[in-house]
Amino acid sequence: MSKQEVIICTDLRQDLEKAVTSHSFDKLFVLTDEHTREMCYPLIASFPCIQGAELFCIGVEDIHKNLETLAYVWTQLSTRGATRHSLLINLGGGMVTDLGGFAAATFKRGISYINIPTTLLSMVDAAVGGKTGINFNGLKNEIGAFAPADQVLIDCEFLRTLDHANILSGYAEMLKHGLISNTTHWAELLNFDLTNIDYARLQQLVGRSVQVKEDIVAQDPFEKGIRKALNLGHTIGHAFESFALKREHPVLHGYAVAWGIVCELYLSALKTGFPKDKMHQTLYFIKENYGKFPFTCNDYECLYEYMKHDKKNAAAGSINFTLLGEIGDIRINQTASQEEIYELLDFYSETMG
Ligand SMILES: NC(=O)c1ccc[n+]([C@@H]2O[C@H](COP(=O)([O-])OP(=O)(O)OC[C@H]3O[C@@H](n4cnc5c(N)ncnc54)[C@H](O)[C@@H]3O)[C@@H](O)[C@H]2O)c1
Ligand SMILES: O=C(O)C(=O)C[C@@H](O)[C@H](O)[C@H](O)COP(=O)(O)O
Ligand SMILES: [Zn+2]
Repeated sequence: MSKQEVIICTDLRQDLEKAVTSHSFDKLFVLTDEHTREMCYPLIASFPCIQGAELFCIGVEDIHKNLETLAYVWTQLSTRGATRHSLLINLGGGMVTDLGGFAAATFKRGISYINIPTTLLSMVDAAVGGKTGINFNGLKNEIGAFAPADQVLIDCEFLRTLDHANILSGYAEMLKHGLISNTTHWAELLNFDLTNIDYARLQQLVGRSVQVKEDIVAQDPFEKGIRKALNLGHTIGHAFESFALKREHPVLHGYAVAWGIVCELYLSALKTGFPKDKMHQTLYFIKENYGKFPFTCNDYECLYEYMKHDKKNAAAGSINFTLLGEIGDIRINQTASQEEIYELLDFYSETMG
């Protein structure tokens, strides 16, 4: 996989100018969603390096991370004269960077692109590491490709217009990075004041968090082994997310991951000796900030069916988890029986209720 440059911006105008001019391209395109066109594009609109760029816009949030929107992006590129030598800038959250990245990866078999993530989640996670794609057939990220942006420009100034729920959503992926890295980072995340955000301090935490992801992706870009660590909380989290989407009450990705982390830490305590005190500390933080995902025991079977579609699964019928023996002690390729999975759903309902 080609190398990706992650830039923590000190001067967005200069950093973007440098990134854009490092490409030789015939046409420049900027993809936004309806919110980022209004709230984020004005921050870059006057930059000389993007004058003359073709701007196009898609609907917001995961409900639009689908084939129809992807076809719209392909159509726009095609009818507005993009060639294999055109350059795309994705300006938005994970929905825009996932879908725009996949559009770039597939248009004329691949054009170059730059990500400018504008949500906390996309800064620390989605825009980095080359996973692109769309939801399909009711399943999360069912279709996609590994295709990294050439550059990712991170500037926390964009976060000033982001709502609190989306700050929390991104923070869940940061918490995941804390759990898979070290106790110091995990503890500083649990102690950060999310009700009165200090953006300068947040920028430092973002820098450390994205480094955790970069280090893992560098070792295993195609998720054959250790990259599965980045999927902690996602076997159950994606099942919650797909289930909520089907019920037409979508939940933010990071919330689903936070609730998935609760379940998978319980499984870690049960199967790989994760310390119960650290499980309870994390669980308390999640319960306080994210509340609870509503389901009953009548939904267990449906949730279990969703887990069967997880991309980490090695064989039909066996469900793959990333668990922890301790903070930073990653145990990939763990499995659990249907009984154990139902037990952890019981635990979730009892403790989070
Ligand atoms: N590729 C990966 O490695 C990876 C990692 C994590 C998550 N994801 C995917 O990312 C998606 C979620 O991304 P997300 O959480 O960024 O959600 P999102 O892109 O849907 O953005 C959330 C909302 O915030 C708005 N928004 C974006 N930037 C804003 C800003 N600066 N100010 C105000 N509003 C703004 C958006 O328009 C949207 O309404 C999911 O589809 C998830 O599966 C991918
Ligand atoms: O980058 C990765 O690898 C991740 O697993 C990061 C996750 O936070 C992200 O949600 C990813 O899109 C999940 O991928 P999937 O392969 O489980 O669909
Ligand atoms: Zn995720």
